[in-house]
Amino acid sequence: MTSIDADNIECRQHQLICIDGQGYIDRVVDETDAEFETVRQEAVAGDKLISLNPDEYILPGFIDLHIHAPQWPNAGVALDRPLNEWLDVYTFPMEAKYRDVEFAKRVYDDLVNELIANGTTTALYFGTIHNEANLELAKACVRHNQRGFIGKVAMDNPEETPENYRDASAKVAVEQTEEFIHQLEELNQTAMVKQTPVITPRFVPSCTPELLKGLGELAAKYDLPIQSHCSENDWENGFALEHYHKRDSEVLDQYGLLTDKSVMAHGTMLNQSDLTRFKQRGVAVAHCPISNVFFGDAVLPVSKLLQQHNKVGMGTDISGGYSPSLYQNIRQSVISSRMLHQGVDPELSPEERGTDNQQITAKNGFYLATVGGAEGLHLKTGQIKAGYLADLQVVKAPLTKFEDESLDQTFEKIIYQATKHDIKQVFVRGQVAKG
Ligand SMILES: Nc1nc2[nH]cnc2c(=O)[nH]1
Repeated sequence: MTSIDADNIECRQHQLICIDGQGYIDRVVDETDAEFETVRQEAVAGDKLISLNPDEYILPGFIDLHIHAPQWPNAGVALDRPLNEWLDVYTFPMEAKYRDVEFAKRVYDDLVNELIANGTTTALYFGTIHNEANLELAKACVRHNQRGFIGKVAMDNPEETPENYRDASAKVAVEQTEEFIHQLEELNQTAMVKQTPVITPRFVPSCTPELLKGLGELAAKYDLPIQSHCSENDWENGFALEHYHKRDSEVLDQYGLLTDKSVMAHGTMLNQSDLTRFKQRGVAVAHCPISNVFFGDAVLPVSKLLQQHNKVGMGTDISGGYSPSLYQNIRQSVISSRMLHQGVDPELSPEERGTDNQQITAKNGFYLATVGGAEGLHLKTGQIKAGYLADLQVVKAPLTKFEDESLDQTFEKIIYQATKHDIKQVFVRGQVAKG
């Protein structure tokens, strides 16, 4: 089962997915192809055939386009305050604990294992300000065969960050970001699945202009991906307007932080001029629908972004979002979009209540979690197609089937009902990561 575009999927039965020595899909042979039987026999003879049970299906592995690894111990708690208070009261104190490398090792091993169990083969991570802990995250990804994109978080603004969890200065933050780039280069020399460093200004409020400038220059020097949060809610959107007299996206752009390798989380408050700027620069939005219910103050109009060809993928935003599962986030993206479409205030008439044409489908959500994420990270993955990385999940159709179903129906049931227990095997670059 694979997306062919934002609205359509292709579901086929009885195919052979042939994987080459480099972990790419070499070809997909259909049962109707003349060579099917020969290719199958060759695989059997070479002891290379992995066959599925009749109720199992292969989907591309998911790409989590926005996740805060250090917040994993807080997943499912502390969702009772607005973003700025939540950061101060729960999140910064938790992240400060990663000065303890042993704590980092324990949490990161557990998190990466859990993401793989949920079918996530690539993740774009925020780490913390501590490089030793960030390196442990990278090592956990290598151990579990997950493709990590990992950022040393940079945050130096004394007005918006606590004394015990802040970079000593803009200069130190930039130097340590550069140091982390080299640490990953070294790790990659022996890693099966490569880990990529990401330039990570936390967001405009927690960075001084000097830091934003330094990070923009570093991203250009090494041609690296960039991640941050942009226009996540009214408070964040208002911060740039008040302090810079500019929109959040303009501030990031001014410092060279909006490029075609940038991924900006949330964006619920982006206006049309921001979206046009994102499109011109090739910036991807990481849609985090569960988190947005708690902290976003609005619903990202995914349907509009897809229609106007803004790049958009899906993130869990642990722990702003409580679930490590992208299945859960796809479901929430559909639910939120329907509420945006219908509106929620019963005092208003149906005509006034909603926003027209905003509902998305399970197929749209699946596209975000696969193709959208791959585009955001410039990866050849997210589809079951020759030339694409063999990042795959084998999923057992959940729950009992009472009558014949079309493959489209089975797809929908998987998207709406699968849990990690239904994900039987996970492969990253053709190598087993689960099962
Ligand atoms: N959701 C979310 N938004 C942020 N903005 C700045 N930091 C964070 C964070 O950790 N989570």
